[in-house]
Amino acid sequence: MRADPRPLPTASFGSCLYPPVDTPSMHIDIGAALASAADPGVERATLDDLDERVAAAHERIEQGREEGEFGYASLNLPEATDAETIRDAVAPVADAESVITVGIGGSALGAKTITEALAEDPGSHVVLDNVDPEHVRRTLDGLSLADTAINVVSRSGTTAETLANFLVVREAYEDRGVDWTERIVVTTGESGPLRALADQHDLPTLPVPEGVPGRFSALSAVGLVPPAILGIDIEGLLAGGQQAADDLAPSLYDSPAYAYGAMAYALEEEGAKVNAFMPYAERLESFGEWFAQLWAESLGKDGRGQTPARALGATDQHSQLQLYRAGHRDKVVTFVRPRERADVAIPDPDHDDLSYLAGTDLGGLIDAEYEATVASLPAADRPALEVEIDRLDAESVGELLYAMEAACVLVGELADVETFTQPAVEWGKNATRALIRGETTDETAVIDERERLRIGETESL
Ligand SMILES: O=P(O)(O)OC[C@H]1O[C@](O)(CO)[C@@H](O)[C@@H]1O
Repeated sequence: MRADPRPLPTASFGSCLYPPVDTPSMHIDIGAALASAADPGVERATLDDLDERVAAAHERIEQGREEGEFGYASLNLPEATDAETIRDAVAPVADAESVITVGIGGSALGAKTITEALAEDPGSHVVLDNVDPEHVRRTLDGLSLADTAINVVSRSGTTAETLANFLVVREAYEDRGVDWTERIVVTTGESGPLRALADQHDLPTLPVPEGVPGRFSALSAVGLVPPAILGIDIEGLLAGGQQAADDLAPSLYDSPAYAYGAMAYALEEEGAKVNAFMPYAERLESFGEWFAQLWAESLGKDGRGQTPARALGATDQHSQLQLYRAGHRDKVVTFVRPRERADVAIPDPDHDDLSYLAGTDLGGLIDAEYEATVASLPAADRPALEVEIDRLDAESVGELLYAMEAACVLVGELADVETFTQPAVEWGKNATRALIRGETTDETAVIDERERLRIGETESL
């Protein structure tokens, strides 16, 4: 493994330009988002004032955790999740070479993030979290179903996409003569059609965690069944999450999660309405997708909330970076990277123009690109936040997931929004069901009006 490309900053927060907020394995650098470095930026005095509100928010969060309140209970998962119960439930399918997850949103993205980051073969976990017929058909055609475990997840047990995909997957197993009841684990709530189906066929089931919205449930059975089947260290994931939980403190200067959350909130207050999430690791691309749901569905309330833009380093240096450096002053870029990289040497080039690559390796190149791109934001007077973990291992991924969840909960407290509900998604669900059933509802009336306007039957508005 390569040595750490940059020695850890040792100065205390008060004395260095780039104030680090560190734990043994997670490092948040907020210096490039201070007003002295960027616009929008956060004045140090603003941050100090905000720290008093962080202390109050932390007290509220801790109270909610202690009382197991809906939503706040999410931050108890590292202790509440029993890894052995999950391992027992997956034992009948532990020999599977692949896992197909049928779920959507928080019922799929946690597991997808963890297996992409940590599975020996990330391709061993396929996720059906959309009802695109071509994609579903191609995915099933590409699998040896006899060697594939089915992981069906739905907190409500009623989500149309998940139930529809499950019925298609079940038929595919039947058509190929594979007993699907022997290859399945179901994670769902106490009621609903999925629970009824599991009971009818006496399927191995796991409960969804009480009081935890789907997007906060990665460190529970919802996110840990495919990792357990694929031999990933789920105990390490939970230990990492617990490390981040232990690092929550009444000051943003002492807690990486709260440092990130407080800065994201303060930057939104200063006009950064977009949070471009740019991990510098292919195995963290899905982490960006997971973060997007967490941030958007939790904080997009009451006319506010940062838009999570999904990016990937170094690739998006050749696309979106133009906008981040020279577009509207309405963004903060969140950089994420593992400090340790695999060793892949770059062979000596045989062209003088490429001599700069001689003697380096791909890890050195992506780290140089990371350092250059991070610095390029304040160089263009734009804010950047850095989240670094030591390496891509179970503990660090668990810590990263938990820290972003805690940061999100903190932002919700500071913004005074309903962090743990998502009422705005219901209109589309109701409209879809009514369209499929051929019913006339308020939603379908809107759809019909759009159709009439589209074909010119009525005066345009
Ligand atoms: O786990 P369920 O109930 O199928 O819901 C899946 C996803 O749909 C949502 O409820 C939004 O419709 C998300 O919050 C959730 O993660």
